[in-house]
Amino acid sequence: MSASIGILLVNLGSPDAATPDAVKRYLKEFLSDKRVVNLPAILWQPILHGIILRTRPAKVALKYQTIWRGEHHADGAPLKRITAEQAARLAAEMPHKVYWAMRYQSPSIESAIEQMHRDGIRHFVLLPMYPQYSTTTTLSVVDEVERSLKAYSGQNIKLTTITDYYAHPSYVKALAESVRSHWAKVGVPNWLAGDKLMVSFHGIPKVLVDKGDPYQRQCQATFDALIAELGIDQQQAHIVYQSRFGAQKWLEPYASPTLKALAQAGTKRIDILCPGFAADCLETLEEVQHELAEEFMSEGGQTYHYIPCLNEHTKHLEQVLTSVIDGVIGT
Ligand SMILES: C=CC1=C(C)c2cc3[nH]c(cc4nc(cc5[nH]c(cc1n2)c(C)c5CCC(=O)O)C(CCC(=O)O)=C4C)c(C)c3C=C
Ligand SMILES: [Fe+2]
Ligand SMILES: [Fe+2]
Repeated sequence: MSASIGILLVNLGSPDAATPDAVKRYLKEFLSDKRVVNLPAILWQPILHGIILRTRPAKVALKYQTIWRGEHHADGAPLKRITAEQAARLAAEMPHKVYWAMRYQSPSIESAIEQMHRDGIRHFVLLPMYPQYSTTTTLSVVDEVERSLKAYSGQNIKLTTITDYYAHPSYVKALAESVRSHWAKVGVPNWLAGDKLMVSFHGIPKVLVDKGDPYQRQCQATFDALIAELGIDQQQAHIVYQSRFGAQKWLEPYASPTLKALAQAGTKRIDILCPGFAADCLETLEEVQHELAEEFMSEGGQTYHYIPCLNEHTKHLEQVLTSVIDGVIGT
């Protein structure tokens, strides 16, 4: 039976190149997803096509260029490269075939599912690479997988979805260890002097939480579990939400003003990690590692350490993802 099980890892997706045209295609697909922007089309389409897709692609392409490997290379995006590596390394750890896809652009979920079906997979185990569930990310992936699986209806296909793993002990332990090994290299923060550990998550519009999205509660639970595991207290660490987009109110506290206020109040050193991302990407490598660092320094901060995501690290594959998957297929 186990021969017919296949694991599908899905992350968000990146443009196919770090060029304005490719970024435009990416943003068009991403921001037309009703799970991501849920405004009436008559309101949103003119804003998207008339403003955002005219101005944003050029700016965002420049940002992608700072993190891209090889100028026009399709595998230049860190998010895709790391996801491919995660799938390869997970396959070496499990008795099941492992596949990967991106929710937006390529490689598509539809093409991965076609391949899986050709390979004889009849039990699809879906792992959206989002530790915390959100309708904007996880549910959008589930929608797309279900849409693609319709082509095989009547064939006795089974789908098992891992909706979240925000408090899985192996995940919390791996995060804590990534922080501890970082401290072992650069030194423990001087808590008495006001140094802080910042835990930054991608934001979502607040209205979604008001409508029942469990994302904020799950981010808070990850944060609480992490600081408990590290044995530090609420004074030493802060949760923030980054990457606000558009005019709505998003989850607070916002990362940028919080970091600036800390610097102004005398905090000299910040160590920051992004546990909501299973792989480093534009939002972590460009926004958190660089933009936020500059903002903190410009207000008087002196030391800023970015702690990478769990990425393709051995622990992430051998301990976290394997045990999260085993938890649902019961091996
Ligand atoms: C309304 C807009 C957005 C919501 C809601 C949103 C939620 C959300 N996103 C991630 C993870 C990632 N987002 C990334 C990039 C990105 N996100 C948005 C907008 C929303 N995200 C945009 C417009 C972009 C593109 C860049 C830009 O134009 O600023 C990425 C990076 C992709 C990469 O190629 O590296 C990730 C990853 C989560 C986890 C989330 C909600 C929980
Ligand atoms: Fe995003
Ligand atoms: Fe961003």
